[in-house]
Amino acid sequence: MTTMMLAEQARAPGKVNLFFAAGPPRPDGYHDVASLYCAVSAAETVTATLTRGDGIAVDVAAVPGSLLDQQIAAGTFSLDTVPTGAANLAVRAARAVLERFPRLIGGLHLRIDKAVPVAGGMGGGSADAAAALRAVNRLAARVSGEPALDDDVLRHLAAGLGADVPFALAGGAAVGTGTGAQLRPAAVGAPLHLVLVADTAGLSTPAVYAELDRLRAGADVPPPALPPELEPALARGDLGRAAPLLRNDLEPAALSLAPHLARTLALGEEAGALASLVSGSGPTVAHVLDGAAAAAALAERLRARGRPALAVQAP
Ligand SMILES: C[C@](O)(CO)[C@H](O)COP(=O)(O)OP(=O)(O)OC[C@H]1O[C@@H](n2ccc(N)nc2=O)[C@H](O)[C@@H]1O
Ligand SMILES: Nc1ncnc2c1ncn2[C@@H]1O[C@H](COP(=O)(O)OP(=O)(O)OP(=O)(O)O)[C@@H](O)[C@H]1O
Repeated sequence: MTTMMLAEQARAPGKVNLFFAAGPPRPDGYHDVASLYCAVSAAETVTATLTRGDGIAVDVAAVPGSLLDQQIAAGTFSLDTVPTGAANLAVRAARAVLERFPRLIGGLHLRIDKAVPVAGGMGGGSADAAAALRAVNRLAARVSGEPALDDDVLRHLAAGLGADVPFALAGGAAVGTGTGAQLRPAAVGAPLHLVLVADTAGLSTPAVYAELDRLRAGADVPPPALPPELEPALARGDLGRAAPLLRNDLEPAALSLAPHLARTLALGEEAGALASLVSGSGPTVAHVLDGAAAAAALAERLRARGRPALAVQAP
C-alpha cells in the first residue's frame, strides 16, 4: 500500500533595508516609511502537511550553517524562545488561508526551517508568514480540489499580517511606502555582497520605533523619501555612487538601545566595507563588501573570532 504524503513546501527570503527613512508617528501607532528592501540569499522554508487532527502544530529547526544556527552554536540563542502557537506568524498566515477554504477538514503541521536570526531586523517571522501563505494555499487547493487563492488575495492577506510580509512574499528588491507594505519593484544591476553579523540578543521592533520617536521628540521630521540618485545608481550596479547613500533611520535608535552595536558597525570600516548599517530594527548589522571574495574573507575572519557571521548575496 502506498501512502500519499500531502505536503507542500515554500521558501521566502530574509531581507535587509538598504535604505530606510521613517516619518513621524501616525495616529494609528505606525510610521510612514520609505524603504529600499532587498532580499538576501538566506531564506526560510515552510513545509505544510495535512494531519488527521484539527489544530495547527509547529516544529522549528535551524538550517545548518545559517546565521541562526551559528547563534545557537555560540549559545546566544535557543529555538525554544520561538512561539509555536497562535503567536507564530506562520500559524497566523496558515489560519488566514484556511479561512478561505471553509470546506477543508483536518489539521495542519508546519515545519519551519529557519535560517534568519529571530528578532534580528531581517524579517524572519515575516518570511515564515509569506512561505506559509504559499505552502498552505497550494496544500489547501490540492486537498479541497478548489482553485488556489490568486496572487492578489495572497498579497492582501500578507499586508494584514505585518508591514514586512508583502515584501517577503515578493522577494527581489522593492521600494516600500506607506507602512512598508505598498511595494513597487526596484532594479539592482549587480547583486550586492553583504556580510551579516548577528548579535547576542534580539531587539523588539516596536521598542526601536518608540526609541526613534523619543530621540526625535520635538524635532521637525520630514516626510520619508529615498535620495533621488539611489535607485538609478543601484540599477546601474554603481556601488561607488550608491554606497554613501545607504542609510537607516532606525540605526540611531537601535544603537541607543544596544550601544555595543557601534563596535560591530566599526568592523566594516576596518575591513574596507563600502557601507555598514543596521538591518531594519536591528540588531543584525550588514556590511557591504566589494565582491564575493572580500565578503567571504570577512565572514570567515569574524567566525574565527567567535562572531556569528555570514556572507550573502542581495538580492
Ligand atoms: C523595521 C522593519 O522591519 C523595516 O522593514 C519594519 O518596519 C517592521 O515591519 P514588521 O515587523 O512587519 O512590523 P509589524 O509587525 O507590522 O509592526 C510591528 C510594530 O512596529 C511598528 N511599526 C511597524 C511598521 C511601520 N511602518 N511603523 C511602525 O511604527 C509598530 O509599533 C508596530 O506595532
Ligand atoms: N515564525 C516566527 N519566527 C520567529 N519569531 C516569530 C515567529 N512568529 C512570531 N514570532 C515572534 O516575533 C518576534 C520578532 O520576530 P522576527 O524574527 O520576525 O523579528 P524581526 O526579524 O526583527 O522582524 P522585522 O525585521 O520584521 O521587524 C519574535 O521575538 C517572536 O516572539
